[in-house]
Amino acid sequence: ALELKLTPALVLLRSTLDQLQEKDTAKIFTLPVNLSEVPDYLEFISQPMDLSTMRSKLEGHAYCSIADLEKDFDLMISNCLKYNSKDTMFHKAALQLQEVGGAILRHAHRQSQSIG
Ligand SMILES: CCOC(=O)c1ccc2c(c1)NC(=O)[C@@H](C)N2
Repeated sequence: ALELKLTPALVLLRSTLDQLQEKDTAKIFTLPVNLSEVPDYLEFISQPMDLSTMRSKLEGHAYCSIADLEKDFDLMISNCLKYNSKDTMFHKAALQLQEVGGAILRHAHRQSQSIG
């Protein structure tokens, strides 16, 4: 039935997001960038993204596929690479998460193809 088919997809999306969150060991992607701490952030970044926002979107059924989740993950990473210069911890952490996150997403995408 449809509800049975939907559930594994949500389970896979949640476990993928959990795996991505686990790799954010510095916890710099956990919450939206604090605009009072970083007042010029929106002058450079038009669409902020973070893991808590992705979690809310996931539970709100905003993601229909791993590809949808990957789009927001890529946005979150590219925002960080754009705003923070190369010599910062933030920029370096984003490059690292981009690499390990890419492998997590590739594996999740393969799994989703076996759900059908
Ligand atoms: C309490 C001060 O926090 C920050 O300045 C800060 C905290 C977290 C951040 C960030 C800045 N910048 C970023 O690009 C994303 C990835 N994370």
